[in-house]
Amino acid sequence: MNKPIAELENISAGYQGETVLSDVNLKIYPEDFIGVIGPNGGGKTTMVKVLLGILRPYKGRILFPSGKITIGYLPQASQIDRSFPITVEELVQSGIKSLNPLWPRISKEQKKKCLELINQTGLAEYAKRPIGQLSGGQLQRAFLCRALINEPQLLILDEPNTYVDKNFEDELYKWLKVLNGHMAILLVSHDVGTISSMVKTIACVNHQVHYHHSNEVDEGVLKCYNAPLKVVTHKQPENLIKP
Ligand SMILES: Nc1ncnc2c1ncn2[C@@H]1O[C@H](COP(=O)(O)OP(=O)(O)OP(=O)(O)O)[C@@H](O)[C@H]1O
Repeated sequence: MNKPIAELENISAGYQGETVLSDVNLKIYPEDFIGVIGPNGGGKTTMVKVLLGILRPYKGRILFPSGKITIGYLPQASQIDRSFPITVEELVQSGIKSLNPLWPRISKEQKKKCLELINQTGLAEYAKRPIGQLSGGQLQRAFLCRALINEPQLLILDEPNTYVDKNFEDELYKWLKVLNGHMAILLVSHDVGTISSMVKTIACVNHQVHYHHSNEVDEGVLKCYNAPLKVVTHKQPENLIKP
């Protein structure tokens, strides 16, 4: 097996001294497609923030055993400031990691790549519009382009389907499958049914992390979720676990 590209080791984290995550361990491998589920307030976004280095844990280590990696991040819609005066094209370009923030010179190639992504997500006609004029789903698409601009080794998507319509959602999931051919994906979602048919493995975050190496919503996941949840199975009916 390959080495993990990112690892959370005995992480405890939270805010203002309150603990949200307690003793969390998670290894992410290059070919992983992990669905992260869990009840509201369970700590999914907090775990993502720790992985991204935005939130410093109280305890534990974040490791990158294969060396430094590029992470692409699509934040949860509620965390996006729509009033920021920036166009769609500028938003996507702002994700280019080699840019010098004091003197951001964007090459022709980089501009082309940004526009390709914008076209691919159906936003061509909105490229020059301020992000404040986009619908919720269009804004999520724009942030998806930004997350992908550096061809990351790890793509983290926090609830990417909050606003997008069914057509784009289907397209997005197909696209993610292709992307997973060359990047690891961590997908946070409440849509347990869809997620379990999409991802390779499921991690349930409820202050602790229950991680098992399959995409079945089994008894362990149900216990971790601690809320009514329909069992999703891809096995033969005789293996189905009753809720
Ligand atoms: N900046 C913050 N300051 C203080 N508390 C916070 C902050 N951000 C999150 N929390 C608290 O941490 C807990 C976990 O929040 P988090 O956003 O990680 O949960 P989640 O599992 O992503 O939830 P949801 O499913 O609702 O998106 C919640 O109780 C929340 O109120």
